Parts: sequence; C-alpha cells; structure tokens
Amino acid sequence: MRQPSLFETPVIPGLSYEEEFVAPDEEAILIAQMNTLPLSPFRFQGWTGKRLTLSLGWTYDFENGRFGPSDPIPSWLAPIKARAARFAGLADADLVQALLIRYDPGAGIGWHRDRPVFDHVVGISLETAAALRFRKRTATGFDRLSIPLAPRSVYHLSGEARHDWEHSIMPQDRGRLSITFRSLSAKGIMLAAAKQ
Ligand SMILES: O=C(O)CCC(=O)C(=O)O
Ligand SMILES: [Fe+2]
Repeated sequence: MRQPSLFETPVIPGLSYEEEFVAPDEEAILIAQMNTLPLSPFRFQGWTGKRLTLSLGWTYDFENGRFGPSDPIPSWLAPIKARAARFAGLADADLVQALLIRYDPGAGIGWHRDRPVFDHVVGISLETAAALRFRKRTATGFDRLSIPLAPRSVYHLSGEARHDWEHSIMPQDRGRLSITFRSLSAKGIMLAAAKQ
C-alpha cells in the first residue's frame, strides 16, 4: 500500500516525508550493495562515532574541515538517486553527494545542522524504523518535534527545516542504514569549482 505523504501541510516548512518509497526487493539489494562497501567510523575532532559512513561524490571531512571530491557515486545508486531528486523537485544532476551510513545498535547522530557546503538533503531509511527529531531555539528553550522514519521511506530537508532547525536520531537497539543525497549550496559550488 502506498502511504500518502504524512502531512499535507508540512509540520515544518521545507520538510516532506513519504513512506513506501523503496520497494522491499529493492531495499534488499541496496542493503546488500552497502554491505560490500568499506564504511568507516565517523570521526570528529579526535572522537570516533559509533556510526559507520562513506561519502561518495563529494566529501566534507569533519576531522579537518576539508571539502573535496570523493569516489564517484556508484551506478547501483543511480535509479534511487534519480527518484530521490524527483521526490525533492530537483534535477538528478543536483544531487552530487551520497552519504551512506550504518548505525549499529547503540549508534545515533547528535544534534546538528548539515554543513553549509551542502543545500538540499534527501534521506532514505533502510532496515529498521527510527525517529528523526528536530529542535529550534526559542527565547525560552526549544521548539521540538519528531517524525517517524519508516524503513523504505524518504524525507527531504530544505528551507527552514534544513537551515533553521537542528536534527538528530537517538541511538537504537537495532541497526539502521541510511542513504542521504545532497546538493551543493552556493558556497559548496564555489568551493567545488576551485577543486575541479
Ligand atoms: O541517517 C539519517 O537519515 C540522517 C543523517 C544525517 O542527519 C546526516 O548525515 O547529516
Ligand atoms: Fe544531518
């Protein structure tokens, strides 16, 4: 069954979400392909995270702040990338980065906004459900909300959801995989042009 979009009017401007974006047999293939790649522990200022990542197309190194080209996005990701672009109202060619993440049990991702070299974020969830939490500072604390990320769902962050809110995922008991595609911001495009 194809679920309608979770919300007709987005809970936060710039946030959209849809279930059943990936078919079960396609999910199995994506998981098998991801398992063949050398994902490595995320590193940040000498601290090693529990989640394993691989950046393709372009990479932002959190260890040294360097942004540059990476191995190309493999052809097995091409069909899902094209559909992710369509879901987000973007051209396929705009999505120049693919970040593959494996969250093993106990791994999550802390509060952050994605790096300013990137613009749109389109994320696909595989294997198990999680909650994507959002918060935005107010005069007295935080506005907060959370959306479910079903396995095989897609979300798109742009505008306010992308720029004004932080997001995070709590550590879970069961593993989850995600594939996020990103476009470059004006700043990213400028930096990329200098590196090509
Ligand atoms: O796993 C996800 O869907 C979110 C990943 C994320 O927020 C990030 O890599 O910036
Ligand atoms: Fe993020």
